Amino acid sequence: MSDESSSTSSSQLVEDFEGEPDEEVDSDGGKNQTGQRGPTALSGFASLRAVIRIKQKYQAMKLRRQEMAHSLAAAGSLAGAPGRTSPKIFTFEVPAFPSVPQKKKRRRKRRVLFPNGGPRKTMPKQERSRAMYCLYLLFAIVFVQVYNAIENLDDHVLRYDLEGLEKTLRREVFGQQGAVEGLVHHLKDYLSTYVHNKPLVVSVHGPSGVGKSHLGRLLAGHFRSVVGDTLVLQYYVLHHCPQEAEAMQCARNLSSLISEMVEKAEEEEKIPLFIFDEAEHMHVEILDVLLQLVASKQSNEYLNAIYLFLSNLGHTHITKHMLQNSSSISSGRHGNLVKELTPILRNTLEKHHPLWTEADILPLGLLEKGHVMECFLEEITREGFYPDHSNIERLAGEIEYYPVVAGREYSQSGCKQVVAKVNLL
Ligand SMILES: Nc1ncnc2c1ncn2[C@@H]1O[C@H](COP(=O)(O)OP(=O)(O)OP(=O)(O)O)[C@@H](O)[C@H]1O
Repeated sequence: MSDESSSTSSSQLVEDFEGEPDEEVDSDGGKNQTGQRGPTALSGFASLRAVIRIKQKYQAMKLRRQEMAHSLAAAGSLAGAPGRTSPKIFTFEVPAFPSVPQKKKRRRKRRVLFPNGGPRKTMPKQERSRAMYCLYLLFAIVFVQVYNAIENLDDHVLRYDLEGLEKTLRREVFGQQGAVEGLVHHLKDYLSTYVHNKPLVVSVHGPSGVGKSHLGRLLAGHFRSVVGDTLVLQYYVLHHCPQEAEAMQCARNLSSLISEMVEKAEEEEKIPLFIFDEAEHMHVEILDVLLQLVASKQSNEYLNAIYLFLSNLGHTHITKHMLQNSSSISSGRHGNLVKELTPILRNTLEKHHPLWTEADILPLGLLEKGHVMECFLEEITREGFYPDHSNIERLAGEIEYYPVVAGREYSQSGCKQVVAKVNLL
């Protein structure tokens, strides 16, 4: 409400009052009281009364206005719109909004009130459930078990010293890096767990003189040093069973020998290794027995074993493929060689005998002239000759090679003749 309006209303009241004193005096019964009392005293008393009456009237008006403002505000809030009085006739006055008193928010006291008479005024202790302790214990047990299992598996892999084996193979086998990596990968994969649902069966294929027997000998030597002589078998069919007529007996003997070895290995908690060289010469009876042993799921000891087959089966496919694709083949692309050759070789091998359905196939590629020179250097040094480079080159030149394709000269017999040539020196 403006001050102006309040002052107007009070001046109006004073005007109203100025007309009243005579009536008041009359009502008191004095006809001409001005004549009886002194004019000064009378006017002083009248003005006092007037002031009181003005004040009373003003208070009453003020009260009425406040009540009106409350009722308007209530009506506005009920209607969902702010209470607003708009003048019926247009004026330039800004409509006055009744001020609605706002409730003050009470702040919550942060202090905690404790009951009187307690021993100490402390926060009540939070009770921990026993289930939580059990859960923590369970976590600890699981952690220890997992840690132990990892340690044990590491021990298992360490026991077979696969890193040492990989180093030896990389150093001693020339030009077959991809195949070496593949073999070590299979071994690591197999030996990194105790529970097996089948034995590891790897079949290495390649043309003559590329290092199949060499690889087998290195692997046998490594396993002999790790699991002992009695748990490694190197089977050369042309030596152990030269007569086809004796194939049945050979197969029975081989079966009982393998059974004995796997049982012994099971007792010693070791994995035995069986290497079958010249597998292309193996009689069907022997292959049948081996298939039974490899596919056997009867008992655990037969599942914990490694079988390595070395043969030149499918060598024509490998040679053809390498000569045709020599431009795209590099030492780092053995993965491609395996991918491209595996389906072709598997097809040929499965026709030969179903034993190969159980095997992982690993092809060895042709050796280049540089690899043959490495073979000469190795052999000459072993025999105690001076490793003369020109001599080595001359000797490597005496070997037969396939026609050069994409700058590559592949040996027709690998390093097969190296030993014989060095022996002639
Ligand atoms: N990749 C190679 N790395 C090192 N030496 C090799 C390699 N290939 C062959 N040799 C050497 O050549 C000799 C003959 O090789 P190996 O007997 O391994 O050939 P192979 O592949 O088994 O051939 P085959 O099928 O005719 O028996 C070995 O004594 C070895 O010293």
